[in-house]
Amino acid sequence: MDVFETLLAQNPATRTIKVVDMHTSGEPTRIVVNGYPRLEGETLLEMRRCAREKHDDIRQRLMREPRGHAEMYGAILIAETELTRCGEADIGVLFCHNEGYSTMCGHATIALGRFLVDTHDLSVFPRRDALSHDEATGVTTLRLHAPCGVVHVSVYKDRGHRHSDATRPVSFLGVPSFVTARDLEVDIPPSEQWKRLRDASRSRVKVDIAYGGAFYALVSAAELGFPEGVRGDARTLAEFDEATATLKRILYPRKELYTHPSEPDLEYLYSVMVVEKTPKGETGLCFFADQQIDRSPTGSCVMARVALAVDQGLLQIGGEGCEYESIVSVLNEGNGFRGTAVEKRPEGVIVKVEGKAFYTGAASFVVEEHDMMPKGFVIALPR
Ligand SMILES: O=C(O)[C@H]1NCC[C@@H]1O
Repeated sequence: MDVFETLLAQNPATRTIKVVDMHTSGEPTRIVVNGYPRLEGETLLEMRRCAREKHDDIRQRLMREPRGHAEMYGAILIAETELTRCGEADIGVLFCHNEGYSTMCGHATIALGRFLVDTHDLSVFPRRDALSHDEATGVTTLRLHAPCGVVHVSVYKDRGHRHSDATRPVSFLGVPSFVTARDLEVDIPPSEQWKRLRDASRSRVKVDIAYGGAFYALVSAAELGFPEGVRGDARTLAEFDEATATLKRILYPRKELYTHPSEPDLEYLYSVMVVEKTPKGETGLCFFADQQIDRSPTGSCVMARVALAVDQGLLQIGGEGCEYESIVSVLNEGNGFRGTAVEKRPEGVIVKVEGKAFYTGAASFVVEEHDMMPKGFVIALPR
């Protein structure tokens, strides 16, 4: 028994939830490996609904203070889904954040790639030993069933090594990505004019809407009134927060912009992302869910942005692709994502996203019997 287990034995607490923490370009992924209840439902999307309706207290506990923080991100592993049962996927996952459960997450997929190849605990990943490993290339591949569909992840492992290689990027091939609106003129009604908009006479903003496992509204920094581009200082972030929250409020009800060919649960606006071209590629600032800021270059939005660039004739299928940075990844060389258009299908573009993830720790979380804050809390700054 370690010191924590000894303490727990003396103090009655809820069931322990065990997690492994990682980061991808600075964005956290808290991987729930043990203690999460069994979810009802035949399909992963039904299980996602069950998580939201019956177990949201656990998401809140793990994402919010004092066990998490306002910008925490989570991945709940689901050993059995309808696609693992029929042999189309190796494991399922639900993603969660400050407000609920997303449908795709690139940075967490990159982290999970390493974790799932490294874990040899069959109670966490029952199909681990069935993963295919190519000795010649050193690549292990796994099929991750995310709410948006199956994502194919490739992880390097040196010959003879048991663990993944942290120095080489993990990559994944996403679900078909597509554009639903280009150069859409959005009117900003006077009641919604954001207070700190630099150009107060501006009442119309041009955006693109694209899907990369989740729907993104893409708007350039300049279009939003920031000619100096994406910056990460506190004042500029507060201004971008206000501008993107306003745009989301206006765009969210426009359901016709978020049509998915087969799945109504995927039809909503997840994020407004501010983008900017740079000499080396693109940078961006992603506000997702309840205005959470992604520290990573946002893998699912890289899928959406590559699909958009193909549509615009700026990237070619089979071409070199583009480097994507965030305000955090740009601080360290080689910390961003690369996005490449691999194939064009009738349903959309298959995009390959590459990035690196690292372990940061592991924890066991409990709620003591008399703890008055089992769901944690958030401190919201006035907007
Ligand atoms: O990389 C991504 O796709 C995610 N990161 C946080 C927000 C997105 O879901």
